[in-house]
Formats: sequence, structure tokens, C-alpha cells
Amino acid sequence: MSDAIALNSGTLSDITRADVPSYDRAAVRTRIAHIGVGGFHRSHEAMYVDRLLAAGSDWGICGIGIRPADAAMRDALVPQDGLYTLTLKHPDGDVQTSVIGSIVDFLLAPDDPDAVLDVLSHPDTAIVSLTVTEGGYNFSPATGEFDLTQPDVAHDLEPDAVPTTVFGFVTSALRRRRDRGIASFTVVSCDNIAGNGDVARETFGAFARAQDPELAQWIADNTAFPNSMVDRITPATPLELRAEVRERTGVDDRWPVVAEPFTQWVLEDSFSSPRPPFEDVGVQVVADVTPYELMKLRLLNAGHQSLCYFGHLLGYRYVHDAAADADIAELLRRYWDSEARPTLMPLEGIDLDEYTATLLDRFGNPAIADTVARLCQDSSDRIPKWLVPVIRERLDADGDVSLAAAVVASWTRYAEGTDEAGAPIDVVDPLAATLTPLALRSRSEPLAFVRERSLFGDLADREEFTAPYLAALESLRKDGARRTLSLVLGH
Ligand SMILES: NC(=O)c1ccc[n+]([C@@H]2O[C@H](COP(=O)([O-])OP(=O)(O)OC[C@H]3O[C@@H](n4cnc5c(N)ncnc54)[C@H](O)[C@@H]3O)[C@@H](O)[C@H]2O)c1
Ligand SMILES: O=P(O)(O)OC[C@@H](O)[C@@H](O)[C@H](O)[C@H](O)CO
Repeated sequence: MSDAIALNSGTLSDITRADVPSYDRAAVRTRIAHIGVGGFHRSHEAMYVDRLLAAGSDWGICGIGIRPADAAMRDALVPQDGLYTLTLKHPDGDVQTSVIGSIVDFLLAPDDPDAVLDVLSHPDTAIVSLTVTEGGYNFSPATGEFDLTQPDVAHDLEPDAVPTTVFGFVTSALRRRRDRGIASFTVVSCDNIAGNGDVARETFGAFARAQDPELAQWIADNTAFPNSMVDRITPATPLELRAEVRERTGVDDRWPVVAEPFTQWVLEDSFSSPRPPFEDVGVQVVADVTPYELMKLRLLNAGHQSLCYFGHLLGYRYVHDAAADADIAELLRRYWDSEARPTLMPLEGIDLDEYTATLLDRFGNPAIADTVARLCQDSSDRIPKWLVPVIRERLDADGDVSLAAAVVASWTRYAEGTDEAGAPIDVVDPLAATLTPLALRSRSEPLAFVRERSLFGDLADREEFTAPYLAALESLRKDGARRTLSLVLGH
């Protein structure tokens, strides 16, 4: 479309059909470096920082891509001076698009590792935040420990290696800061992992200890890793969004972001460096994030997993269609009420009946067109972190786990790699090459899949889990997902 406005700092004043930054971007300093600029960072933290800038702060973000594949984000953001559009879609069809201005620079580490180290070790950089996915923390499936043998990590541990991993970059930058007498930054993990800050402390600590025990001690003494709970459903950008935004606002954005209107960020108030007044722009800054995190991971994220495999097997490709299925909605409600909620601590000011009702509405939002495939991918990083802890705690308390066990059975059936009509399923998972053979083997050795201890620990030895798991799995194979849901729900 020839009259579309190409998005960059020179064209902001031409934009009339979307909100644009009202602050002077030239006066913004890089005070936050964010590693892993994907859809979620751009719908969430960068949006809160944009609000801060609008309120008069000068805290800007330098986005950093660690992987070669992040070249696509570089090619989108750099020609646009870091600007991009965020479109929020309400279930009633209302749509708002804003140009977000808080990312003021973007660096691709493989292009210029020195520039990345310069930003990370600059005295102005006070926060290094991360969205590197649940799998990005590099735990060995075999030992549960940080995996020092992972080839990129092993490379980064070599003396004088030019870093290639998030661990190599952050640790080298902290060494420079120590050597130059510059205070440490704070590392803020925004990934969906319980105790994400504690996990980050452990992983960066393990890397640093293997490299330089004195530096590891300096990091332990000087670097804070606050926990955080983050929430905003942000699907991968659908192909048609660029044309849709251009049509509606006149702005041509190379890589727009779409998300739901709901957003939440609960952040532990534990910083080893200055921080901006996040609480002024809607972030809940609290002393203990744990109960909020568990609530979100065990209800929303484990709820997503409860929906996605049954949803796929029933033929749904969009989350809102699966959430509108009466059996799936009942599975979710009953999993939440009878299995997940008993494992949660009470949270002052939060009504869990209302929270779960809102979740079903959020899952049902047709406008954001979140896909079942997005929820199914990387399941081996998700089920062990979100659902297995619920099962374990329930078993320890002699509680029933039939619904959670049926969800694990639905994952097993999905991981076989063919659907009920025999069509192939594209199992996107770092462990796909292991999972599919195990799932298929469980046709003759029923517990083969859940005997994978790196994913399930000792669950295969616990009859209160294996009995409902095996019943659901047999039914999924014999009678299909619909009749299994009826069986599990007692219809
Ligand atoms: N999308 C959501 O709804 C949502 C909501 C809450 C939290 N999150 C968290 O954010 C993470 C990213 O989600 P997204 O939707 O932005 O995904 P995305 O695919 O758009 O972006 C992922 C980013 O992480 C980087 N990355 C992946 N593995 C890495 C590694 N090993 N080392 C360094 N960088 C790595 C990628 O290069 C990319 O920049 C999720 O895994 C989750 O933990 C997502
Ligand atoms: O992005 P992931 O890998 O953490 O998990 C998939 C979804 O459950 C997740 O992205 C949710 O949409 C999100 O956590 C909502 O805040």
C-alpha cells in the first residue's frame, strides 16, 4: 500500500490513527537491557516502560537478541528505530493500537558481541531482564542441575571465549563491572517459571562458579535476582496482522504485536541497583511473589496445557474454540477447583472463583486468535514446571489427581505424533525425538512415557497417579478424546 506510513522516529508526527509516544525519545537513556525480545517482552515489560516514559522517567530499553534467529527481530526493529505497534483486542471486538517507544536500541549478539558487553557493563544499565523461555535456563533433564556440558555453555566456559549464551554474556559483563568498580545490575527474569528469580540466581551462579569461583562469590554478594509473576496472553504474531494494522491505522509495522487487554506484573521488591517507580504504572511491587506465581502457573499455564492436547485431538486449532467446548470448559473448571486450588496459598484481595471465571473468559477471547499449537509446543519444558508439582503436592496430601493424570495422558497421546484420523501431528519440542518413541512404546509398555524421570520424577511408581493415567490413556486410544472426556468427567 503506497500511502502507508513507514514506522520510524521521523514519521511519528504523521500518525493520527494510533496512539504514539508523547515523550522525547532522544532524551531516553538505556537503563534496562532486555535479552529475548519476542512477542511477550514487547506486549508486557516494554509496554510498562513506555508508560513510565510517558510519566516522565528516562528509563529506556536496549533489546538484545542472543540467537542468530533473532536477526529477524533486528531487521524489523532497527529500521524502525526500535518502534513497533502493540494492538490490544477485546473480546467484544474493540481494538486499540499504540506505538511503543521504550525500546531505544537493539543489538544482535552474533553480529557484535562487544557492543552487547559494552551495554551490559555500562554504568547506566541497572536492570538486565530476561524472557528466554522456560527451556532457556539450561537444566539437564538427566540431573535437574544446570547443564555445564551443553555445547554452547561448554564453549562459553573456555578461557577468553567470546560469549554465545545468555550465561556467558551476563557473567562476562558482571566481571567487567566488578573489575571496573561499577555496581552490579539486577537480573529480572520474566519467564513463566515458579521462583524464576531464584532459578536465574541458581543458573547464573552455577555458570559463574564453573568459570571463576571468586566472581561467583562477588555475584552472590552483589546481584539481586527478584522473582516475578508475569501475565498477558500474547500469541505469536499472525501473518495477517501487519496488513490489518496498516489498514486500520495507516502505519506499516514490519513486526506488530497483538495481545489481550489483561496484563499483570507482580515483582519482588529486591533490587541490587536503582529501579524506576514501577508501582506508578500498574506493576504490583511486593515482598513475596510466590503465592501469585503459583496461582498463575497452576491455574492459567497448567490450564492452557489441560486445554491444548484434548483440544488438538478434538480438532480445534484456536484456543477460543477449544475453550468454548463444554467438556473442555468443564475439565478446566474441575481441574482448577478440585485439584489445583487446594495446592495454593490464600492470597489477600484475590477471589479465586473470580480469577478462574476470568481465565475462561480470557481463553475464550476470539479476537486474539491464540493457537492451540503455541500451547502444545515445548511441552517438556512446561508440564514438569506447571502440572507435575500440582500432582506431586496432591499425592503427598492424599488428594485425587484424576483430572491432572488425564491431562498427562492427553499429552502422551498427542506426543505419539498422529491424531485420531491418522493425520500427522507436528510435535514441536526440544525432546520430540525422545518423546514420540516413548509415547509409542507406551502402547506395549503402558508406563513407558511417565517413567521418563527427568519429566515426571517418581510418578510412575505412584499408583494413585498411574491408575487414572492408564485408564485415560487406554480410553484415548480406544475411544478417542471425546469419550475420554466423558469418562474422566463422569458423564
Ligand atoms: N507469550 C505469552 O503469552 C507469555 C506470557 C507470559 C510469559 N511469557 C514468557 O515469555 C517467554 C517468551 O515468550 P514469547 O511469546 O515472547 O516467545 P517468542 O518466541 O516471541 O520469543 C522468545 C525469545 O526468547 C529467545 N530465546 C529462546 N531461547 C533462548 C535461549 N536459550 N537463550 C537466549 N534467548 C532465547 C528467542 O530468541 C526470542 O527472542 C515464554 O517462554 C514465557 O516464559 C510468555
Ligand atoms: O509462553 P509459555 O511457554 O510460557 O507458555 C504458553 C502459555 O501458557 C503462556 O504463554 C501464556 O499465554 C502466558 O503465560 C499468559 O500470561
